[in-house]
Amino acid sequence: MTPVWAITSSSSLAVVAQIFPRSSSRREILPRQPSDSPRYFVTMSKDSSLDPIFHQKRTLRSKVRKDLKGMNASQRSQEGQTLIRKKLYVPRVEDRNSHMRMLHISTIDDLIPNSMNILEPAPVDGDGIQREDVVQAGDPVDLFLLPGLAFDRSGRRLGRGGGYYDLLLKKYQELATEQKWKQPLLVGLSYSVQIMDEGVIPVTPNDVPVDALVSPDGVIPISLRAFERMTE
Ligand SMILES: Nc1nc2c(c(=O)[nH]1)N(C=O)[C@@H](CNc1ccc(C(=O)N[C@@H](CCC(=O)O)C(=O)O)cc1)CN2
Ligand SMILES: Nc1ncnc2c1ncn2[C@@H]1O[C@H](COP(=O)(O)OP(=O)(O)OP(=O)(O)O)[C@@H](O)[C@H]1O
Repeated sequence: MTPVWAITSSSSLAVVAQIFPRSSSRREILPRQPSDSPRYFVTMSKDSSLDPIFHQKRTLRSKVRKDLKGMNASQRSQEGQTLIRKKLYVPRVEDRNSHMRMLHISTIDDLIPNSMNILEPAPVDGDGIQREDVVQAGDPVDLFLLPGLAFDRSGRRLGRGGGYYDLLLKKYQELATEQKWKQPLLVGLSYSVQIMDEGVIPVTPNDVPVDALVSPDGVIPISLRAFERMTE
């Protein structure tokens, strides 16, 4: 399970969706969904004067469903972005040499399971167009949400040992410096048992520290930038 997001600026809302492999892990992690609960039906005395309204509703549903089906992928992408005013990039592992890209997606349906059943963006979209790589984006990324096996309150991060995130973040930070952009905020997502005491997580010069942690107990700002961003 590797939920990760990068969101570019041009955004006013931080809407993110956690992306899980299509496996039972989704069930283990997510709270009970409404569909898990027994359904209760409320019976009402039927007021036939409302029938025309229900009929109108049904007609409208059919029309909207048809219109939605008629939208092509680029129209959905364009309008979707306007709606949430976000650009969302999701990682795609390219090889076994720590090479991972983050590609733009418009909807969760742009993700397909890889050989390990991890959801990733296909390199091309539904219209056969190459997805935008985050390093080619014209706008700076505001925020990276990062997975990790463990973190500490000084920002140390223990990944899964692939070096994928460290390499990607290093490249992105270099790009931001070159472009004179504000550096993205790096935020680790962590359950409480994943937060270690100081001195427990070993680090190398390649390890990129996080600016803040989001845990069930709340947000833990670590760097000065994180404090500044939280009070902006
Ligand atoms: N989007 C996405 N995320 C993904 C994957 C993927 O395919 N797609 N991965 C798909 O794999 C992983 C990529 N990361 C990896 C991390 C570690 C190793 C690895 O071989 N680790 C060694 C060393 C561990 C250690 O030193 O403790 C190992 O497990 O033997 C491989 C891939 C996790 N995240
Ligand atoms: N910037 C980098 N350039 C080249 N190799 C790197 C870089 N960062 C990490 N690596 C290599 O990747 C391997 C795994 O490193 P490390 O154990 O720090 O990964 P990790 O932080 O657990 O993984 P990840 O970054 O995917 O979460 C090591 O061999 C390390 O040298």
